[in-house]
Amino acid sequence: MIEVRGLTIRYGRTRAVDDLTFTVRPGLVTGFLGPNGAGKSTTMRAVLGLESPDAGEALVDGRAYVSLRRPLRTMGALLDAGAVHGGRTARAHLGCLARSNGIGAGRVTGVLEQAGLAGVADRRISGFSLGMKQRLGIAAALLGDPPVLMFDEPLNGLDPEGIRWLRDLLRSLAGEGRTVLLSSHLMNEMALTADHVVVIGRGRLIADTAMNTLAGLFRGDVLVRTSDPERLTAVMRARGAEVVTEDDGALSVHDLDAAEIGVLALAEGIPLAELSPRGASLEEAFMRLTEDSTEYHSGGR
Ligand SMILES: Nc1ncnc2c1ncn2[C@@H]1O[C@H](COP(=O)(O)OP(=O)(O)OP(=O)(O)O)[C@@H](O)[C@H]1O
Repeated sequence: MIEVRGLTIRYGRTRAVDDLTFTVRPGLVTGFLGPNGAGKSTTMRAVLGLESPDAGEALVDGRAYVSLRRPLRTMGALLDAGAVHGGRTARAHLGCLARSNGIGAGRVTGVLEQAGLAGVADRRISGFSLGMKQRLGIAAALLGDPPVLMFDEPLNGLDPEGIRWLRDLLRSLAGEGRTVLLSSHLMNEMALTADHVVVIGRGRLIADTAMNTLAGLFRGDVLVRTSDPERLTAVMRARGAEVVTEDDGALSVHDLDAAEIGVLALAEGIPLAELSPRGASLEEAFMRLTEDSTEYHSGGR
């Protein structure tokens, strides 16, 4: 379990993390989401004891990470896949980590295989692609067979096969009862991988909820096609609907449901060619949840 309690971290006048509290539970994959600069990496560094909080604490299985005697056996983490010694081979790198944590050499071969790196185990890391470095970082995190795993943007640089491999791995690790936390910008992938989501913006908690309920927090729209879009738009707006005309001429309608639109169109004698309720995607839910807390807007605001 990872517990973040009242965590506050300031850089000068910036509150990178602001009184943040959440718990990452075992047996689930928890997605950590937030716009650029929201404070995800800073929070994860604090969990690893790489930041000194101005207030609050971050605990791994009830203890500060730095106080763990064999940390790799309690939590495996990948923060920055590029931060490895390029001159070593993958096997030597993992061997070094294993020795310093009292882990047997046999485990090195095991995690190399698990990460799909057995064929390149004796090559220097400097020649690795970003995706291979991500796999190596994940192999290192798995080395101590830890009950808690935490990955910052582990999907970066992975090809579709790699993304699928990681999704299956994370789900099976959670299925074994481990605690799994990962951040990612890839919303569709997160929707497929995570059971639970913690969303932050400007260092503050915005949502801590089951993945299934996140998209459900927001009503989707209704897609309407008609031969008389101008009149139908006017009628729906008069009833308080928000109507946007899409590129192909279809109408995207909020604040009226499909049945209400059908009744209105019938009463006005306006023919309908399509009337389809659409659920909000995770991406839409995320954008709406975080629209007030994005630090970097496109358009340079
Ligand atoms: N070493 C630092 N010195 C000063 N400010 C920092 C430092 N590290 C982070 N920040 C600031 O703290 C805030 C949170 O940054 P952080 O990297 O934790 O966000 P993030 O959610 O991981 O973002 P991204 O998705 O872009 O990686 C940002 O405003 C960032 O500019």
